[in-house]
Amino acid sequence: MAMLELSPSSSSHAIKASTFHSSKLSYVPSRISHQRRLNVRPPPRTRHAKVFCSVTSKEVQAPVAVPTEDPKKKSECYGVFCLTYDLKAEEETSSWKKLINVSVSGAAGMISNHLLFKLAAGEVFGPDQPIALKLLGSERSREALEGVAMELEDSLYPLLREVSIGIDPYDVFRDAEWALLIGAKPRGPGMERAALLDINGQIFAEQGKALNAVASRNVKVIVVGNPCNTNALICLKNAPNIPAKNFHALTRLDENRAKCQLALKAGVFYDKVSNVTIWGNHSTTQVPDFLNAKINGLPVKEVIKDTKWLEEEFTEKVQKRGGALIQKWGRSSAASTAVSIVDAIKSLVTPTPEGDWFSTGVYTNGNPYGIAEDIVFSMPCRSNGDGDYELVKDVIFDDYLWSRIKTTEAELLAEKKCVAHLTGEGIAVCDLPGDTMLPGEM
Ligand SMILES: NC(=O)C1=CN([C@@H]2O[C@H](COP(=O)(O)OP(=O)(O)OC[C@H]3O[C@@H](n4cnc5c(N)ncnc54)[C@H](OP(=O)(O)O)[C@@H]3O)[C@@H](O)[C@H]2O)C=CC1
Ligand SMILES: O=C([O-])CC(=O)C(=O)O
Repeated sequence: MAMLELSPSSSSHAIKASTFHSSKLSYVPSRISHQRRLNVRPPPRTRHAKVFCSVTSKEVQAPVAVPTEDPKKKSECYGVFCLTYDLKAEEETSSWKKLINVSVSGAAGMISNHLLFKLAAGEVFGPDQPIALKLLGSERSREALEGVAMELEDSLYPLLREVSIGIDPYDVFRDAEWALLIGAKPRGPGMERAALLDINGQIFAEQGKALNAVASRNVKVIVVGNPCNTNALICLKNAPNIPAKNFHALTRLDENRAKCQLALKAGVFYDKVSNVTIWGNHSTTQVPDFLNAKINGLPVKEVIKDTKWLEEEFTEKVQKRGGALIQKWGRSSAASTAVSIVDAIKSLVTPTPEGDWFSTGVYTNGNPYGIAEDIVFSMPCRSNGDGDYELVKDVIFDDYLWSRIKTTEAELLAEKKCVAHLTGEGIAVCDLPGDTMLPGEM
């Protein structure tokens, strides 16, 4: 796989070409300095794009044959992203940060089709942050992944310095600083939730192992593929060398949906709604918290006095918003999910506004609320913008809120028992309390 590493610390702002492999050849590490795009020919746009590199003959040893495992499984740079650049020649890049590696699974799916272009445009990590996108697919999606990479090429994003595609997570997750785990099998008609937990759980167990083996030790992982809380739990249990705190299940879409409904009811624009927590599971048992939420800085209950609406209509609307959308649109939320992934990442890489917080599904060990330990549960968090977060302590509970939290907690504890075989905790026993639904199911 071709690796381009920006080295802003060096005086030349040159790019290093590190060891890389095509399916047959291996080049030793070499340094490129003060070159424009020289000696480069775009590789053919085939499944096994060959790697070309703008280095002089002095800097490259003769290619040596290296044994490869399964060349089909190797991720490879794609098209124009196999070229090398001289950043010194591009003055505007001189203040750029060091390149970061972002791995995305389910990269040929609907959500990714929105998300990848936001990442590449700098909407997520900022206009001075070059990125490498590493796209994970499967045999099913090989051709489609190439199509995605072609669209990324044609978009001419200056910050997008590298795109590689592959089907082996051990390859695609190498050195990942962010892993956005979107790919998962959708629940089909007549499929039991327990079966979905098992099928998708296997995917997340394997991906957890791969992250453990090859990702950055401080990788931040956002699990989107459903059932995302329990998938995130499986993933972190299979990655013991990565802090459990670094794993998130995406509940930001639910938070955004709740803000929209509160704004509509109060007749304000949604930027006036803050402090909204989604507690628990990304399922129809989730709890959108209107007790701690604020509108124009006032408690929601002082602005919306219709408690029945809050407890019944509002809560159910947020819980089932995904299903309502599927009925209209014929498929599950993709664009708004991508937006919420952007929001979730930005909440971790920018300081949280004073007094506010955001929701994310995180590991419960050490939580100050009394929620059961050892599950992934959506809770209110703040960040100082370094990628880490802390749980918010000053929240209040009443009987209504706490009883709802216990229901979603019970569901997650039951889901955990269903996947014991995937978390290293023995034999799975699956007895779910009712067959609760994903937000997208009716
Ligand atoms: N947490 C949240 O807020 C939300 C979560 N979701 C969830 O996100 C996930 C992705 O949604 P979306 O992008 O719309 O879905 P798509 O169906 O468009 O894409 C899903 C991708 O999952 C991959 N996949 C992995 N394993 C399987 C399998 N066994 N069978 C079929 N496909 C598989 C496929 O990629 P490949 O062929 O490359 O493996 C496919 O491209 C779903 O699980 C969905 O429920 C959706 C909305 C909100
Ligand atoms: O159920 C689904 O696949 C879609 C989903 O999570 C949502 O819309 O919140």
